[in-house]
Amino acid sequence: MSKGRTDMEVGADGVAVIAVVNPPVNALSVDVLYSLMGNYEEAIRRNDVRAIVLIGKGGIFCGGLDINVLGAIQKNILEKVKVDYIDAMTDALEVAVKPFVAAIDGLAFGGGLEFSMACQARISTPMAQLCLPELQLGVIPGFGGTQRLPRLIGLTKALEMIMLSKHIRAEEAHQLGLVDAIVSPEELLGAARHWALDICESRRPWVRALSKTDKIEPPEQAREILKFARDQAQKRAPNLKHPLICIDVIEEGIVSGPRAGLRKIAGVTDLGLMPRNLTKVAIVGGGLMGSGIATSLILNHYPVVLKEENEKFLNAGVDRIKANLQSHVRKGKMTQEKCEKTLSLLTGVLDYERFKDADLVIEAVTDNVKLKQQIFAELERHCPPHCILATTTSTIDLRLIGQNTNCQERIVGAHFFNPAHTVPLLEIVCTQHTLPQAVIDLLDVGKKIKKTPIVVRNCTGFAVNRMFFPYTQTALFLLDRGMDLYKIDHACTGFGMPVGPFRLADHVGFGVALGTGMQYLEDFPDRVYKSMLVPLMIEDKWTGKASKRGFYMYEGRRKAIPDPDTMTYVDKLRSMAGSSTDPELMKLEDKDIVEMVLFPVINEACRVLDEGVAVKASDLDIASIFGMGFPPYRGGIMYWADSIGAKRVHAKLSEWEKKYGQFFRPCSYLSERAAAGVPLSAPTNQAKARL
Ligand SMILES: C[C@H](O)CC(=O)SCCNC(=O)CCNC(=O)[C@H](O)C(C)(C)COP(=O)(O)OP(=O)(O)OC[C@H]1O[C@@H](n2cnc3c(N)ncnc32)[C@H](O)[C@@H]1OP(=O)(O)O
Repeated sequence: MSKGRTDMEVGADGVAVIAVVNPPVNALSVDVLYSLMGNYEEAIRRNDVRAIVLIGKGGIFCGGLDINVLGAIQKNILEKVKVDYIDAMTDALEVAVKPFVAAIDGLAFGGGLEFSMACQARISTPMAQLCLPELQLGVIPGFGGTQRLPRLIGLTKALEMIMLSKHIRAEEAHQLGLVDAIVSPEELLGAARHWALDICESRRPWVRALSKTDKIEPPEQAREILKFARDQAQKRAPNLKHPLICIDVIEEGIVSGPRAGLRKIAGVTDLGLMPRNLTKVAIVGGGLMGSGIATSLILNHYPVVLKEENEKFLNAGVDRIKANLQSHVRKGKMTQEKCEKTLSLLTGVLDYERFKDADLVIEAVTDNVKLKQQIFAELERHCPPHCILATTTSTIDLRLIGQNTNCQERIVGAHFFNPAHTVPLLEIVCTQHTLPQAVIDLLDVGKKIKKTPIVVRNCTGFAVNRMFFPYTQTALFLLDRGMDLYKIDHACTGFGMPVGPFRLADHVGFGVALGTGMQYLEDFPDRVYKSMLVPLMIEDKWTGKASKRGFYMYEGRRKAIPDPDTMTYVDKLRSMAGSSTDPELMKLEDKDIVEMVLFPVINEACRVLDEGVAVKASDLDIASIFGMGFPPYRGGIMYWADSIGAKRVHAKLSEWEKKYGQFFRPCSYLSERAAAGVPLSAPTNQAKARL
């Protein structure tokens, strides 16, 4: 695995030639890939480089990913950071600010051909052979070939090449549009240099394969072609799953766009695993979360066993589910008959007897480590060995929850968002022990209950709550310094958030807010703003919406009215802390308040990416929109951050850090990108930061 390199030479014409040197077939080893990215970054940075040509040394372009690397990825022994890094590379080539042209002699196989497709053009010699042989190896093309090939040559031909691992010669590739020009081996490098410079000077088009749509057949025809390909694949090899997965991925790209098609999770969805058919789900805990999840499941035809501690809690849980369904009936989304039929899928129990044939258990009790540990030990005893044990915790380390079990590999986080039957996000959390199969299965259940799942790594608060934790924190800071709390909420809703930070705290409940606050204080003491306001209110049994008293008074199910009595607590707190009104902050306009509340969220989102808790910035965009109601038209938190620019976000946070302390300190990821002028969501440096 540790061999090979790339060499770079910059010519007087401003073209950098990057050559893969890894005889005999110039396979992409980890060393080659890292060396390539090193050269890439240098070429992008250097002012004397205008364009780049990618070539293979010794008359062979590239024989694909080194088979040993592929094996290491499949066995899960290649470090995740490396897998993510490799994963981001073809994207980096395609979106680069300088054009890349591939000069293909000999072979362009597998990952080699995929790298060339991420270039803006491909020039080849007559004898060149191009092929995506991955299916023969039991995997699917992993560097974007499933998306770029159909966009370059159309679905019919792409499926033929991919499904049959068909080699094509330069001439056919040229006719199809996969190769832009054919020249003799002697002319190859010169022609590729010219082509690259022509792109720079707009004499030739700057083609980004992922943005092309002209070659893809119209939807009806595409559907037929995909159906035919599926039938053929099943006829050819009825027991092979990965060709069908490959067609699914191609289809997803056609239906939902290439990015969706590429949304695979390294080490999880790229292993050729198929979801098992989980048919019976059991839930422990029928509180708000448990009953919401149960509602979602039965609405999507899953039989559910709901366990509670005693009759009273069980009845309350079942009543909540009934009320959720009744609201569907009231809104005309469901008939009474259908409602009763749906409800018949639910069985309430008080012991674990019915858990003995469960395929998936979702624990949804309050966030108490000891309680959860005890429940998981009981689950291990009562559930079958294949059963996935999921927890809905929003903060606790999963390894701690499974500490008293011998089945950490089956334990996974299924973080739903309240109300679980309506919020579309599902955050799936895995530890280093969690088996990819458990994640695949949960992804499948998530899809079937119409959630949008993101897969993240285990840490306090995971990705979503952790990135949004500063939202309320900054609001409390502003409140302490004299700002009107309703003004803060109003500014945020004016920006497009469904609720402001104080209304959100009421909704979440002060008990939960305090519990998570303590956890954050323990794990991230440098950036928790310590406010005593919520503890003071809890002392008087004000716990937010559930108690009808919080930052707002509540009338009926929805109506929230500003509560003048809240100011008693605010005044008490201000006098206790000796804080006084800050005249400068009082002058802030709504847009300034929004920045002050949301820039720390961006800062934390950057940390989440930097630590590899979330793999892609786009996952955080999805999470912010679907989980927190971030205004979709602004594109999600990271997209919005980039539209403002890392420089400005950084400058503001630095200014506030100087004035108000380390709570606002910009993290290194943000600082580095602001200094380098790199977008926060760009994948290359993100991967670099995690090397
Ligand atoms: C992310 C991506 O989507 C995933 C991928 O890219 S998967 C990899 C796709 N690539 C392949 O499957 C190519 C496999 N290789 C071949 O088909 C053929 O070797 C070839 C057509 C490239 C060359 O064939 P040929 O000239 O007959 O030489 P051949 O004897 O097979 O190979 C020469 C040497 O290169 C090695 N080699 C070939 N391809 C390799 C690869 N991808 N990785 C590592 N080593 C490779 C062979 O093991 C052999 O080594 P040896 O001399 O020590 O025995």
